[in-house]
Amino acid sequence: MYMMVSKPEQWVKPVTIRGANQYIFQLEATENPGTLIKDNWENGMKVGLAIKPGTSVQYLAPWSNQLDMALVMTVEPGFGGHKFMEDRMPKAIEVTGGIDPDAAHRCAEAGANMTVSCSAIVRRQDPRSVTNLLRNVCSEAAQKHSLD
Ligand SMILES: O=C(CO)[C@H](O)[C@H](O)COP(=O)(O)O
Repeated sequence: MYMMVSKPEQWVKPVTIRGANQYIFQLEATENPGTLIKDNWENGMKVGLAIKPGTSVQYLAPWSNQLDMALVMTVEPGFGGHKFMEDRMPKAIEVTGGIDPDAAHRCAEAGANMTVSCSAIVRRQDPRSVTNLLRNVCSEAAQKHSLD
């Protein structure tokens, strides 16, 4: 689960009960990331920290040895469907925001190893085929990246 919400503390239990096995929350949305990371561990979840486009990756450093994932937003927070911000690419690890198959390909080639897509899937007539396409372009780019 990528929780682009305020007060991420209040959703750990509800999503655990519903079967989530990972919890990614916004660093900017909590005053106490360490407590929230621990809370997720205690609920058996993998933990990810997400940052807005303008937040330096240095802010992830204090938590890096406690994280399973780090996510860089490639849109400003808000609603889905915004344009992918290519200039965030140098930060790419895990990305979200405007990730269609073309953006996914570019992110994977830049070294991202996980992507989160919403609009590219739910706004299509055939979500299954675009999901498969996203999987294929990511795995091809990741394979190429690992051979370089
Ligand atoms: O959290 C968000 C914006 O705050 C987006 O909903 C999330 O990044 C998915 O974006 P998209 O619809 O572009 O795939």
